[in-house]
Amino acid sequence: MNPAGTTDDPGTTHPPGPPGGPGVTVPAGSGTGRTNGEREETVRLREVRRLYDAAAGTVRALDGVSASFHAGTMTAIMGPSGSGKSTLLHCAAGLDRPTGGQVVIDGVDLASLSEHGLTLLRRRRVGFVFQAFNLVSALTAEQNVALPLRLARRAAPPGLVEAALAQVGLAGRAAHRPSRLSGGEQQRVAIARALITEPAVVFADEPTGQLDTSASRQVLGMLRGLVDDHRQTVIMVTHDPVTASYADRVLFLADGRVVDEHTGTVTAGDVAARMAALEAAS
Ligand SMILES: Nc1ncnc2c1ncn2[C@@H]1O[C@H](COP(=O)(O)OP(=O)(O)OP(=O)(O)O)[C@@H](O)[C@H]1O
Repeated sequence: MNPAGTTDDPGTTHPPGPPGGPGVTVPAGSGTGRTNGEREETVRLREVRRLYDAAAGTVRALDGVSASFHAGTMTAIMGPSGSGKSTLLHCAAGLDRPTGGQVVIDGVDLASLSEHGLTLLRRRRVGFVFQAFNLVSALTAEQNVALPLRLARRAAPPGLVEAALAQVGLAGRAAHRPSRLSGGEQQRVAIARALITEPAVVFADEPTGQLDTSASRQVLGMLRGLVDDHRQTVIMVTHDPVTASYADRVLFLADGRVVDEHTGTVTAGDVAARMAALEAAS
């Protein structure tokens, strides 16, 4: 067992994506867009705390979390219910402001940003993939993928949206609305949408929570491809040990703290055993 948050070696071993599954080629110049070595830090948390005032007293949702996330790595965040996973994701992604400590994304200390600045940073440097896909039902797949560019008031270079859809294996579905796509296809549209702004980091919240085994493998294989082939940084919250086994590193939370970390060869069995122990103790 490693001390909380002190080891950030991502390791390199993980299950392969699905054989022959569609890979994702990030548009040219995407990913972190930087080339200064193997250990480039995309997200850093230092002693992050998030307290909530509740009727029964103060809740320490995050109680001093420190961790680094590097380009070309996928990290899974696991822990019992109420351990702080969602709070960690929200604080790390700039969706929520911590009570104390520091969050740095792509070299920018989030505490230095106004609300507007934070919104702009999220739009430009952060991608999101949610359990519920969060596609706009009235928009086609193509329009959903283009949405972040529209929000950022950026014109889509000709062919970019089409290429992004092709890269997630959905070239023929550009004109379909979400209701005409399977869950796996909707999640692949969401991945294309997350990547269209060439973010520094992609946060995924239970990305396979609504998918069957086959669609889950395909989506995880794509996220893995982003990390391995394009040095993307992926940070995902999951309850599922098999999903976590696609990561290079698993951080285990309990009571708002990182209490363990698995790196290198991460097997679903190891993750499940660690989770069972944490749940028994919680
Ligand atoms: N807005 C809030 N007000 C008060 N307490 C909160 C609030 N949001 C979260 N909490 C508390 O903070 C702690 C961490 O919550 P969080 O949702 O981050 O846990 P989690 O690990 O994501 O849980 P789950 O796996 O059940 O989704 C819990 O005790 C929760 O009740």
